[in-house]
Amino acid sequence: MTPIVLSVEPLTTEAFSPFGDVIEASDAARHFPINGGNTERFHDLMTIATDTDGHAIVSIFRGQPRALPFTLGMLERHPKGSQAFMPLSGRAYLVAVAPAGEGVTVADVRVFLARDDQGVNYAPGTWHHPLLALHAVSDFLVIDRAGPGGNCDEIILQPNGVIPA
Ligand SMILES: NC(=O)N[C@@H](O)C(=O)O
Ligand code: NI
Repeated sequence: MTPIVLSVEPLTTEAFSPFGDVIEASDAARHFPINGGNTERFHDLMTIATDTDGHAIVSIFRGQPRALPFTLGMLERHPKGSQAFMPLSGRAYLVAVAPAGEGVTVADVRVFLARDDQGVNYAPGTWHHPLLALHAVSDFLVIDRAGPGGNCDEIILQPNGVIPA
């Protein structure tokens, strides 16, 4: 089957809202001075969700860069918890997502280009492709769920999607 060429959109809070949160120190976020004015707090930027048996953990993912054009052949989801990625290496990266639910196809996929100062937090069940680092090996702070039971469903995309160079 002929792969579908996917368009890449800039990441914004509004555009990403069906899939989760965008983590960025923007004027749109609630922010206020603390520490006697030395520091600005950008407050409560995302919702960390886990099921009652699980708990939130913090990890660092060191991603190898993906070559473009990139074939998007699968998606995954984490039904028991959210998953957040915050870039640590000062590089942009790609985020490929589709709405939670069943019967997802490549037609439901949206691809975003995230700036090096933007993180994303996938809501539980949001379909997404595993980390899509660009240009060089890149580190990301990751906040997600650990606990009993499986928490990663995968689907194959037929036809595939292609993220162009
Ligand atoms: N497997 C794993 O922890 N990583 C994926 O969930 C991912 O979204 O990169
Ligand atoms: Ni994931």
